[in-house]
Amino acid sequence: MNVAAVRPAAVELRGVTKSFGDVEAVRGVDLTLHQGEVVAFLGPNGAGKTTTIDMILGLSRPTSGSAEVLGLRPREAVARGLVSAVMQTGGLIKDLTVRETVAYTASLFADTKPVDEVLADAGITGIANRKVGKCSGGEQQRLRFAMALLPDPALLLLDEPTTGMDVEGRRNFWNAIRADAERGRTVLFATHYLEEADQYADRIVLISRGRIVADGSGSEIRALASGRMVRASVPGLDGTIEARLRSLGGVDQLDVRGEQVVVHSKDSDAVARFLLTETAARDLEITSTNLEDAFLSLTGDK
Ligand SMILES: Nc1ncnc2c1ncn2[C@@H]1O[C@H](COP(=O)(O)OP(=O)(O)OP(=O)(O)O)[C@@H](O)[C@H]1O
Repeated sequence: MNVAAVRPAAVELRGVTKSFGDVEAVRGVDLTLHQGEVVAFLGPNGAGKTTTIDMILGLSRPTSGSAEVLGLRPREAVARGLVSAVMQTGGLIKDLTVRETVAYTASLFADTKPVDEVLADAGITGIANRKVGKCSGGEQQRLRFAMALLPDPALLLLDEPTTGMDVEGRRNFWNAIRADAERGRTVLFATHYLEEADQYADRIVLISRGRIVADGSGSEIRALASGRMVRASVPGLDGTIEARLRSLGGVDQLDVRGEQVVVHSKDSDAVARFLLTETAARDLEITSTNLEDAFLSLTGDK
């Protein structure tokens, strides 16, 4: 039996849009997250990540379309302690210790996991007696993570949780999140960083200008934008040469400026062979696309 078929999706967005006046922040997002997935919501500034996460958290409502969390309306899922969030900033009292902060938060809920257990799960038992004001940015984020674990949520949302952390802070933070997710929690995190998404998520949902432009594993996303750029000067470049370049197998993008041509192709050899043998091309250069290029070409910023 297919287990996914009988359990409600952790998140189900159907045709979701969200406008603020004439700004269309989210433009028709369909997204299903299955229980137990660790998913990165990757996109440049202003892509619509926070707006979407706010709707999953029930903090705002879609202008059109529907959002469900574990088969419930988002607010109901949050009220039942099924969802919690680690936000980027806000709300910590510097003079309390780490343990006092978690214990205080726990006292606000009717029923929570034991304080020591969430401290251990967030990897901050060793700093439990440290004042919050003395904790690094990374330690403070792990503290927020511990607080979010108190209701033992099925779904954890993180909005750019590692902004401003150094490399080691990031690594410790993600190790704690990954170790916890191994036990079956669904995690959705927003990030600007392709490397972070690639390293820590099972699945990457790439959003740009309010639309999902790619969805898959890190290697699938890279493959979508894989290939090489071939640049050359082509004296006598005309419509016929352009049309022949476009018709070569593997060519997915062609930019022409005067005599300069830049071709993006999965088969750069075929492009180079054609240019060098059938046109007057010179100064030919072949470069490979890296992760950053892949991201930029998929989000349309390049
Ligand atoms: N309350 C609001 N009123 C007006 N416009 C808004 C509001 N909230 C978001 N927007 C706009 O909606 C678009 C998407 O913003 P959003 O914060 O969701 O993007 P993001 O992907 O989270 O970006 P970032 O990575 O910079 O946080 C942006 O153009 C933003 O300016």
